[in-house]
Amino acid sequence: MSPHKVAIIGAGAVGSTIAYTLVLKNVTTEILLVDVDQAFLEGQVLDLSDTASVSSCKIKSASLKEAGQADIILVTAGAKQKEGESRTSLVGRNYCILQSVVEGMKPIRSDAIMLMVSNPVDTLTQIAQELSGLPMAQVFGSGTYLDTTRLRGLLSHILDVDSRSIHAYVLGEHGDSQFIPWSTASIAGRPLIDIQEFQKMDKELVRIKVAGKALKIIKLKGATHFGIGACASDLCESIILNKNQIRPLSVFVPRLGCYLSMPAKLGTTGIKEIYEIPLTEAEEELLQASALSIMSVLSRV
Ligand SMILES: NC(=O)C1=CN([C@@H]2O[C@H](COP(=O)(O)OP(=O)(O)OC[C@H]3O[C@@H](n4cnc5c(N)ncnc54)[C@H](O)[C@@H]3O)[C@@H](O)[C@H]2O)C=CC1
Ligand SMILES: CC(=O)C(=O)O
Repeated sequence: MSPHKVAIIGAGAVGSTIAYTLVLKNVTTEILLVDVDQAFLEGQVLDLSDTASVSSCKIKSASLKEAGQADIILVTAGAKQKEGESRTSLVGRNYCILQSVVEGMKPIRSDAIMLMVSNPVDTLTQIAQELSGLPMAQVFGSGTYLDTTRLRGLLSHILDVDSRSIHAYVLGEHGDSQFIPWSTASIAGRPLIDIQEFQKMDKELVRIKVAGKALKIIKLKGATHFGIGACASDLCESIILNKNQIRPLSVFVPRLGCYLSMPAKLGTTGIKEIYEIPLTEAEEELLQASALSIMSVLSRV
């Protein structure tokens, strides 16, 4: 394998789970972990280094400057939601953290790929792109990839089909204004709207369960981290192995003027193409409303 460095800023629940998943995948040669809490960081690095028996990936603590020279930079640093709190309420605190992280990494390698995870992810991705000066194709957020995984998992249970064989997306904001374009969902080329079990399904209940899953987990255990660990490490693998996978990611959509989730092709150079799904008029309205909601958060910072 050619040498590949992945830097993870923020070694908390999300950052360490992404690191652990990447170590087990064995797709990168080195992981650099960065955190403001040096003792905690040392503990996380020591603990993660005990995975050496199953992986040749080396794990080290690093400075922001070193992280700025990695092939892929993931940002997971920042405050997380408390029970009942929305992602957008984190924007002020996480904007300040992001600003210090990006400044600390400068000069950032001009071909680095920056993957944003901290919330509110759409707003912070736009800010990260502006602050870093990296091209838009190289800065994107995990967006509604996790929500889409949640949707497919729920549909798999209801329709009794493996979730990876269900083509359905959650689009828009990774937040309250996200929506499901049901008209585009399919299994083996058959639109879901033509399938009897789907017609009987309570679609509003599915939407509420998908959009509310993060807060349900936070209420029960304080944080979500396994799902995003799987999603973010899959995205790193797609970049490192130039897999050209299509994933719903927070990307800049010029006609909407902001970052939000759309299916996008991901490879070594970052976002290679955005695939705008053909939407019904009602779905297009939901997309526009989601863009407005993201832009109103952006205008608060
Ligand atoms: N996009 C998504 O799908 C998801 C996003 N998240 C978001 O990820 C973020 C992190 O969540 P957790 O890991 O659970 O929180 P956490 O509290 O466990 O970890 C955050 C870490 O960031 C570190 N940190 C704070 N300021 C820093 C700075 N200036 N430089 C470097 N490190 C710094 C803290 O010391 C801490 O270790 C939150 O914003 C959360 O909402 C969480 C799950 C899914
Ligand atoms: C916390 C968060 O954004 C999620 O689990 O979806």
